[in-house]
Amino acid sequence: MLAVHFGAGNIGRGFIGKLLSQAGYEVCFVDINETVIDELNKRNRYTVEILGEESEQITVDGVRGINSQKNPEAVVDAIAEADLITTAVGPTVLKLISSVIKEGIAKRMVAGKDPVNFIACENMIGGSSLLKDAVAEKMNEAERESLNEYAGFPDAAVDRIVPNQSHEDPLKVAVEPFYEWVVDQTMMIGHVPDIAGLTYVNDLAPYIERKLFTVNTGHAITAYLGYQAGTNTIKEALEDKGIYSDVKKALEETGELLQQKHGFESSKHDAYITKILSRFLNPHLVDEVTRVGRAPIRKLGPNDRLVGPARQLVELNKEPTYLAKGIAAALLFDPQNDEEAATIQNKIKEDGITNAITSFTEIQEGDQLFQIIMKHFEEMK
Ligand SMILES: NC(=O)c1ccc[n+]([C@@H]2O[C@H](COP(=O)([O-])OP(=O)(O)OC[C@H]3O[C@@H](n4cnc5c(N)ncnc54)[C@H](O)[C@@H]3O)[C@@H](O)[C@H]2O)c1
Ligand SMILES: O=P(O)(O)OC[C@@H](O)[C@@H](O)[C@H](O)[C@H](O)CO
Repeated sequence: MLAVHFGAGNIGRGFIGKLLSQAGYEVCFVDINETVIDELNKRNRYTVEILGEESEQITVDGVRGINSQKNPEAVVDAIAEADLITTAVGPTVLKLISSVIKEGIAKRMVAGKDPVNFIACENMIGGSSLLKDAVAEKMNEAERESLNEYAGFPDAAVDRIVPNQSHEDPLKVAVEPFYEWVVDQTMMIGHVPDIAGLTYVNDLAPYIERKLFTVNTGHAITAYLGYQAGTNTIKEALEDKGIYSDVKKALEETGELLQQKHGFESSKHDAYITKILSRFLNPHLVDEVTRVGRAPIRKLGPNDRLVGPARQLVELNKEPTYLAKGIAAALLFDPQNDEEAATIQNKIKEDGITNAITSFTEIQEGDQLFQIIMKHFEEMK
C-alpha cells in the first residue's frame, strides 16, 4: 500500500507520516525542501521523539521522498499509483499543489484506476473541500464531471502540537504525546482504510470547531499576548497569571458558543479546556510564540479561530471581550520574518487601523465587535 503525503514538515513527519507508516503504508513524502527529501531517500527512515514524562524514541521506516520542484512528473506518477493521499502543507499552499494533484487524478482517469481519497490535514474548516475546488477548477469539463467517481476529499481535523525543530538530524522530529485525527467518513470514496489513531465520524463539524475554536484559539491568543509581554514560548506566556486568565476567559467564550451549537456537556467541555491548557504548559515542549502566531492574516480571517467564534457570539447577543483582546493583540504582532505580520503593520501604517481591521477581518466599523477590538488595541499599542 502506498500513501503519498504532501509536506514533510513538523506535522507531516511527526504525526501523519508516522501513523501511515505504522499502519503498513509505504509513505512517499512530497516536499520542496531539498535537504529533507534527500535525507529521506538516503535513509528511508527517521526518528520521532515523544516528549512526555519519559521521552520515547520511535523509528518510522518505509519512507521516501520526491522533490516536487525538481521532479513534478514523479509526483504525478506517485499520485496515479497511491492508495491514499494526505497533505500537511499549510492552508495557503493547498492551491499551489492542486495542479500536480489534478495531473495525478487525470492519469488515474485514463488508466481507469480505483477511486482514491485525498485528506487535507490542515488547521482549517473544510481543507479537503478547498483542495477539491482548486483541483476541479483546473480540470476540463469531462474531467470535472467524473471527478467524484475517481477521488474523494474527506474533510478532517488534526491535533498534535509539533513545535519547530532544532536537532542536528534534519529528519528528527519531537512531538507532544497527545494526538487526535478525525475524518468525515461520509465524504470518503471506495475503500475506507483502517488506520490506528484515525477516527472516522459522520459529522465532522463538532470536532473541527471544538479543535479550532479551543486548541487553536487558545494557542493564538497565548502567542499574541505572550509576544506583547515579551515572552518567547507558549509555556512562558501561560505562566503569566494575567495571560493565563485572559486565555481561559477567551476559551470560556468559545466554550459557550460550542456548547450552544453542538450540545457539548458543560463539565466535559471544561475538562477539554483544562486538558488543552495543560498541553500548552507541557514542560518538555519548547514552542515559540512566533510559530504559534505565524501568518496572522490567515488567523484573523473571518471564519478562522479568532474572528470566527467572536462573530458567531455577537450573533447570539454575547460580548466576546477576550476574543476581541486576542484579535487586537494579533493586529500588533510584528516579529521579523513573518510576511503576513509585515503586511498587517504596513496596512495599519498606510491606511490606518480602521481600514486594517475591516480589510483583514471583514468586521465593519459600525459593528459592536469593532468597538471592543479598538478599545483593546488602543490600550495595548
Ligand atoms: N505543527 C503543528 O503543531 C500542527 C498541528 C496540527 C495541524 N498543523 C497544520 O499542518 C500544516 C503544516 O504545519 P507544520 O507545522 O507541519 O508546518 P511546516 O512548515 O513544518 O511543514 C510544512 C511543509 O510543507 C512544505 N511545503 C511548502 N510548500 C510546499 C509545496 N508547494 N509542495 C510541497 N510541500 C510544500 C514545507 O517545505 C514544509 O516541509 C498546517 O496547515 C498546520 O496548521 C500543524
Ligand atoms: O498551524 P497554525 O499556524 O494554524 O497554528 C499554530 C498552532 O496553533 C498549531 O500548529 C497547533 O500547534 C496545532 O494545531 C495543535 O494541534
